[in-house]
Amino acid sequence: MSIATQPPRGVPGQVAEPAEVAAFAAVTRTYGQVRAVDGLDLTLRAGETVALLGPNGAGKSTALDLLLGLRNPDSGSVRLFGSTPRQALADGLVGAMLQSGGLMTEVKVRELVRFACDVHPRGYPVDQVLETAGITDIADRKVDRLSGGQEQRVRFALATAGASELIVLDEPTVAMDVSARQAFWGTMRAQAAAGRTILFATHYLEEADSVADRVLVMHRGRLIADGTPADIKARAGARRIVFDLDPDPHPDPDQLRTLPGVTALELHGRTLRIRSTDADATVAAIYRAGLYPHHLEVTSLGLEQAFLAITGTEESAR
Ligand SMILES: Nc1ncnc2c1ncn2[C@@H]1O[C@H](COP(=O)(O)OP(=O)(O)OP(=O)(O)O)[C@@H](O)[C@H]1O
Repeated sequence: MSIATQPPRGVPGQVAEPAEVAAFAAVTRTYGQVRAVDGLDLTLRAGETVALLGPNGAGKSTALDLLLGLRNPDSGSVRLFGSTPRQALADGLVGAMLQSGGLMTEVKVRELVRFACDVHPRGYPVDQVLETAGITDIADRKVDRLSGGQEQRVRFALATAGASELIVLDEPTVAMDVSARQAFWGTMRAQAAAGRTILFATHYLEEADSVADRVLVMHRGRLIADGTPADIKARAGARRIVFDLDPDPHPDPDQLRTLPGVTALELHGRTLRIRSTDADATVAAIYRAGLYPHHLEVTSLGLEQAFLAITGTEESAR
């Protein structure tokens, strides 16, 4: 994330925030009885790389569609570069790679990408875009002859056909193999380093962890977590503590749940598993309580467990 280091003139000690790129204000969108997006407040700032996570049906694609002006909110407002989404798109400020919408099939890859470069107000040369997306070798193939992963790369080329300030990607690496995925994120990191703002929805939590500097978690249309990957892990109870108990005295699990930092606890036979937000304090309290843990292990939670804990899909201490 790029952060201005110079304080704005006249406000000593205060650091200027990067410019607002997008803002949702109390946005709701329903489909019949389903509240796909429910009261969303969110601001994206220049230079951020933001991952949008959530289980199936959480409202991620709908939120991206609203951001791009492909759907209108029932209530609330969406602002993009201080204007309407439509205007921002017309000005070439946004490039998008969406899941839905077929590609033109009867054309060759190069023709399709050239068209995108031509219509973009600040389009790049077609060969450069083909090269960056890693599709120079398939440029003369017809679009309907491509594999799923190749088709994704073509979509990516269309999203980066010009000098857009914001790049929006809905599950961009679906159908890509491991090496294509790595190449893709290498390219996106270069885009981020050039100062672009990137918003991507994904189900691959390792992508969010390694690529994003901000993670948003949606659940049932609501934003339920917003922070760095480390914040999200910490919020879910950052550490797992596992140890074996002496058979005697056998502690009361309800009493153990009151120890500092404990967010979840399971006792299986003599093995106690604890989820804790403050492992140091929890372990110290365990000793103070007169317990002598054997085979003590303290490990970090990954983003996956944090995500499952936050979305309430998993409540155990495992
Ligand atoms: N066109 C539509 N008509 C009716 N319901 C819809 C429509 N689009 C989405 N929904 C519903 O809105 C909710 C949110 O869907 P959305 O596609 O935004 O979620 P998502 O987080 O992108 O899911 P996924 O991870 O499965 O792609 C779901 O309950 C979905 O069934």
